[in-house]
Amino acid sequence: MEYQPLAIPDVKLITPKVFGDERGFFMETFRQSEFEQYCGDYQFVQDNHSSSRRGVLRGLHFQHQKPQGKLVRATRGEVFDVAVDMRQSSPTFGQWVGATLSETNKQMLWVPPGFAHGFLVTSDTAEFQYKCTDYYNPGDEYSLLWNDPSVGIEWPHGIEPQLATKDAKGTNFAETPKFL
Ligand SMILES: Cc1cn([C@H]2C[C@H](O)[C@@H](COP(=O)(O)OP(=O)(O)O[C@H]3O[C@@H](C)C(=O)[C@@H](O)[C@H]3O)O2)c(=O)[nH]c1=O
Repeated sequence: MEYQPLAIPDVKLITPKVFGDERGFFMETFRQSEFEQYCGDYQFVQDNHSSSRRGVLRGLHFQHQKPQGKLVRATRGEVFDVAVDMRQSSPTFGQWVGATLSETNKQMLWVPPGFAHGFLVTSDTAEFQYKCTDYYNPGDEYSLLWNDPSVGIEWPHGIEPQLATKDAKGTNFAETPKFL
């Protein structure tokens, strides 16, 4: 697997080695020793799987008391995946990075604790699977507004985002809790 730091270097784009043959393909999707070397010493405690139609935008979510690191990928279809740095002490505080993750490129994104995370589905449907470093705690969840101009995320054009009510009512960056 290749681990490529993005413009926010703590966020890594991970490209697996895919072994294709007449039966199909094989790839490793997680290897603890490598992950530790390139991303840090984290333990994953929860795996999630969601399915969404084209145009669905989930996010941008994070937990504040028990922040979750997330190792994410699209196992069907395609998404544009985004991480926003909410760590005040970070040189990239308030900045965002995005990557296209798809069934075809099989790439994964490592989003460390301290980031707001979300994705927009750009294919007819997308299945999204991810590992988390802490347990889901709904009382601790925040939603950063997807289109806050002060963050300025460049979402793919030509798709009208469909949001859950809680995400449509997300807070602007200035009003959203931050990490030290
Ligand atoms: C996230 C989550 C949800 N749920 C339940 C609560 C709710 O009834 C239902 C749907 O939850 P949500 O609307 O929060 O699902 P969703 O909008 O897909 O939430 C996810 O969005 C992406 C962008 C992330 O980064 C994730 O961490 C997570 O916040 O599933 C769990 O039981 N466990 C979980 O870990």
